[in-house]
Formats: sequence, structure tokens, C-alpha cells
Amino acid sequence: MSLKVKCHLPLQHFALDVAVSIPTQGITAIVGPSGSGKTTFLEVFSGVRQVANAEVSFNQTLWQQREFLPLNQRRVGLVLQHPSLFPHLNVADNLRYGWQRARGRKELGWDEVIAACDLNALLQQFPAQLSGGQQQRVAFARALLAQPQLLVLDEPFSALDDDARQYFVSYLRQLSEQHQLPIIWVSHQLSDVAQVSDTLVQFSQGKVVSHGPIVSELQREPLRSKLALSVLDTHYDATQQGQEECWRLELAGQDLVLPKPQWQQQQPGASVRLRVFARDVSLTREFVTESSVQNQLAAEVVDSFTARHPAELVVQLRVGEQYLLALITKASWQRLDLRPGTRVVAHLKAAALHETLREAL
Ligand SMILES: Nc1ncnc2c1ncn2[C@@H]1O[C@H](COP(=O)(O)OP(=O)(O)OP(=O)(O)O)[C@@H](O)[C@H]1O
Repeated sequence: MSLKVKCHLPLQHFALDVAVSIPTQGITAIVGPSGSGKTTFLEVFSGVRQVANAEVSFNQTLWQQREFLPLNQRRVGLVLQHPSLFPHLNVADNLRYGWQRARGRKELGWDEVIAACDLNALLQQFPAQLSGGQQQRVAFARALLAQPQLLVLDEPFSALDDDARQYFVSYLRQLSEQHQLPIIWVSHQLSDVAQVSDTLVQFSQGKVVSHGPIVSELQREPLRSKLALSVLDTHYDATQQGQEECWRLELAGQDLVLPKPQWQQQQPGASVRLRVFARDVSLTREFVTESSVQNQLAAEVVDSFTARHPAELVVQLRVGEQYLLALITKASWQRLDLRPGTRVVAHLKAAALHETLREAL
């Protein structure tokens, strides 16, 4: 099941030239420099822009080939960076507009969406009385209430504060998993993207330069050296829970211990995605007994790559079937006599993982 898009559209400095198939399960993030054509791409496949000779199909339904299916018949929930709320309607009536557009079954309930987007206190306000972030929350809720079959987001949380943005990023995951709602979103926040996305599409100068599962895209240039962030899929291991304040996760038969997030209830075996910045990983040749670092993972050096700073290296490690990046100095690489195939121990500070875990699902 996929969204297939083929189009050629001359723009000011280059042409949007795309032939891509995006999975319609899970969350797909579209990233790329400003002005690289991401918004235009969304507009083309959602039907905001009618481009001659473009071809678009969604899960085998033709949206455009010889015929052009208008936006309002595609059941696309489109949320743009600058929300276009009806200024003469209050929040409740703006939301009702979305709700009334929904045909058939209402998967996403009125009360559920209003509570999730924390809009109860704003229902009688008019758009001009709202902050930019509040307007974004209303636009997002309105798109959900229209019961879309595809949610398309263009920087929808850019005006929210960090905590609120973090909450909505996690809520995207919930929408994707609990309602099987496919989501395609453009974001400049790569670390948000890494937290919840399944697929990453990278744009440059109107072209898709790379696309694939997020875990592998993070291990490839340019993101590998630019972001130096790994995503590890771990499991919550309830059988070994001992200390009250700590959580044990299982990764390739090895334990990771982290401060327990208070707000999270996990079932045994539940998967937990950790984001680990390469700068929070250090290496030794042997396990160390007297160290404050709780998490030591046996790993193997796969390769090393240039980092942003010329004195540093990004080292790619294999832990079981997964990859982890460590940022170390070139001097350390030489001192430890590292090379591809060397067995090492990767040290991950629990406190750094705690930070990432609080933001994980
Ligand atoms: N109607 C148009 N005619 C000609 N050029 C256009 C048109 N619309 C957009 N462009 C150009 O297309 C390019 C891509 O714009 P677009 O908004 O799609 O980029 P973007 O990747 O979404 O950028 P940002 O991340 O800043 O939102 C820009 O150079 C823009 O000037």
C-alpha cells in the first residue's frame, strides 16, 4: 500500500522532478533544505496544485492521471504551517466545519480530539484572539475531525513551545498506531523526526535524493555526520525489573538500565525506541568496573567517517543487528587502535538515555 507520485513542475530556480512511492503505513517524514520543494510536493499530491501530466495514486485509487480528483474528494487532512482558520467563526465552529465534512464512520471522536489537542478552554474564542501555537492546534484538530484517510502536515507545530511540540510528536505516533492513520509530515526538526517516523524522504533542489526506513537513513550521509544520531529499537523487559526507579530494556540480549519515566506504563515485551546522540557514546576496549556509566554494550566497529569537526570521527558500531554511532576524537581512535572488526564496549550514560527516553514512546 503506497502513495505514488510522478510529476515534473518547473519552479523558479529548478524543477520539481519526482517519481516516488511512499508507504502508507506509519509515519513518513520529508526533510530537506529550505526551498527544496517539500511544500510544493505536498501541494501536488494532495491536490492543492493541479499540475499537468502529474500522476498520483493512493492505495491503488487514482487521484490524478487523465482525470484530476479535487482535494475535497481525496479525504486528505492537510495542515499547513500558517493555519487558515475561518476568522468569522469561533474555534468550536471552525472545528464543526471539519467534523461536518466527515462522511461515514467517525474513527476520531469529537471529545477525544478536543481533549488531545487541549482545546476545551478555547472553544468560544475567535482565531484573532489566539496565539500562533493555539491556532496551529485548532487547525490540526480540525483536520483530524474531518476523518482523513491520509494526514499531511507541513511544519504543523512550528509555533508551539518545546513541551507542547514534544507532546504532539508523540501524539502523531499514537494516531498512526491506534487509528492506522498514515501520516506524511514535513519538519525541519530532525530529532523530532527521528523519534517517531518510520520512513524518511530527503529532498534537495526539487528531487528526492534518498528515501528509506529512518533507521538506515540516519546511518547514511548526509545525516550520519550532520545529525550523528542513532535510533535503537529495544524491548521493555518486565521479568528483570528490580530497582523501583530504574527501567530495564533489552537490546540484542544485553541490558540497558535507565531512570524510569514516571509517566509511562509499559507492558512486558513492549518496544521502546531510543534515540542516542553519538556525542553521548564513548568507547573502551574492555568492560569497565569502576565507572558511573551504567550501560555498557558489547559492540563491533563497522567503520569510521568524517565528523563535523576535523579532529573528530563518527564511528559506526554494530550491536546485534542494529547500528549505533559514537563520536570520538581521532586521537582516541588511534590510541585505542581501532579499525573495522575491532570488538569494543560502548558506554551510554543513563542520564543521556533518560532524556531521550522521556521523549520516546
Ligand atoms: N508558483 C511557483 N512558481 C515558481 N516557483 C515557485 C512557485 N512556488 C514555489 N516556487 C519555488 O519553488 C521552490 C520550492 O519551494 P517550497 O516552498 O516547495 O520549498 P520548501 O522545501 O517547502 O521550503 P521551506 O522548507 O522553506 O518551507 C522555491 O524556490 C520557491 O520559490
